[in-house]
Amino acid sequence: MRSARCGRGLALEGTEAEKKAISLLSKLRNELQTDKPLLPLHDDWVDTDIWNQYLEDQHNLLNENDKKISWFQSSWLYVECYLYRRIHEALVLSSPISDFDVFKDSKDQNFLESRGAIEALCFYLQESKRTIEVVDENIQKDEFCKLLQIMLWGNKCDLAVVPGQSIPQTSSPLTILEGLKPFILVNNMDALWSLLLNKRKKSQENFSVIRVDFILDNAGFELVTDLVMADFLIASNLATEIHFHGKCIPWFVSDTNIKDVNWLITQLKAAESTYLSTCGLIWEDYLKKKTWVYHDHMFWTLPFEYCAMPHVAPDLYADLQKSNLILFKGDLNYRKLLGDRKWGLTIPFHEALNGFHPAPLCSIRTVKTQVQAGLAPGQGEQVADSNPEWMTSGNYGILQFDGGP
Ligand SMILES: O=P(O)(O)OC[C@H]1O[C@](O)(CO)[C@@H](O)[C@@H]1O
Ligand SMILES: [Mn+2]
Repeated sequence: MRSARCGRGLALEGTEAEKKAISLLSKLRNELQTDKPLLPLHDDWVDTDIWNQYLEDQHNLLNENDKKISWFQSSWLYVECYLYRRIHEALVLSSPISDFDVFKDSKDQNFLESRGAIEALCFYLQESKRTIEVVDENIQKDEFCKLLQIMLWGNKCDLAVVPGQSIPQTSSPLTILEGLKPFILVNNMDALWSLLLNKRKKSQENFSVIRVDFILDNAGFELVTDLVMADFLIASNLATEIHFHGKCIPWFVSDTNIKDVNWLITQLKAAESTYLSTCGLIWEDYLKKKTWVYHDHMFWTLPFEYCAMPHVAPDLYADLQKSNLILFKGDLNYRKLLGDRKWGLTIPFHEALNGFHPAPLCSIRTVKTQVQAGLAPGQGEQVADSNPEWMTSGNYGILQFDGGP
């Protein structure tokens, strides 16, 4: 009897929490639609003070007439990040559903709809691992480059542009790579290969660690492409440890957090296909043995451009300095790497990073926003001639490398 009453009490508490979250979210929508001033946060999350200080700084910086900073009158990058942080606030303030990820269903859906392509990829990975010790360097390079391109085109699968509309990967991703090559505007795959190959040669002499970091982007199909590459790097001794960096709160609809990683591994392990279940088991083991390490520093869900990292998150910057190669996935990471500024298209990538050089790094991104540097003279104009929407279509990609400090 007592436990039935207790159960009813919990259900009631849950319903009240849902109502509260929905009312906070509709208030947020109204503020946005009517260009109201941005408000300080009222929750007590680890980063609340940082966000409120940022708002105050923006206000002091941009507003001579003491007008409030509003949704349509502030930088797009800041306001967009603020939107996702306010969605998080609405949940945090609605205990006991504070941990609920409002985007989880759409992320899971993307994985489920891409199952065929994921199976093809896991099959390819296991076949190439079977022969890894006997094949020569050129074949390994070829496989490495294929997996890089799959990681790149996997970034088309974000859900932030058209929320709720998953872009599943239905056919085998490997068959379309050749046809997509002309759409890679900056292609530094050779530089990545040389860097890791040299590291491997040194490591075979002196047993040194080779650390590769993945600054993750979207869950679902894109995350699988990243994990497939991470597995290949370990199996081919091109890396000895992998560090993944995900988001600690639901972010830009489809971005990866730890629950997405765990859910993915559970799904793979339980799959009927042995290609999928083998991947699930191996990846779980890598995580257990710390060959793969997952991190979720709060800096990744703050509005700062990355050149601010040494001041805002010196611990994270110092950690990234230990890496031999950092792979930044996706469009939002690129915007933050370049401070969301409208650089001249031919300004060197190194310069546009504005002092952010923790280690050699590479952006792997399909171009979805008007932020781009490091193109060859005349290249931007030429692409614009054939496709005026080239910067927002997501049809072009870059694998853009910077050698570091
Ligand atoms: O998942 P990605 O590649 O970072 O893309 C997120 C998308 O959301 C945007 O913020 C657009 O709303 C762009 O940065 C990008 O088109
Ligand atoms: Mn994303």
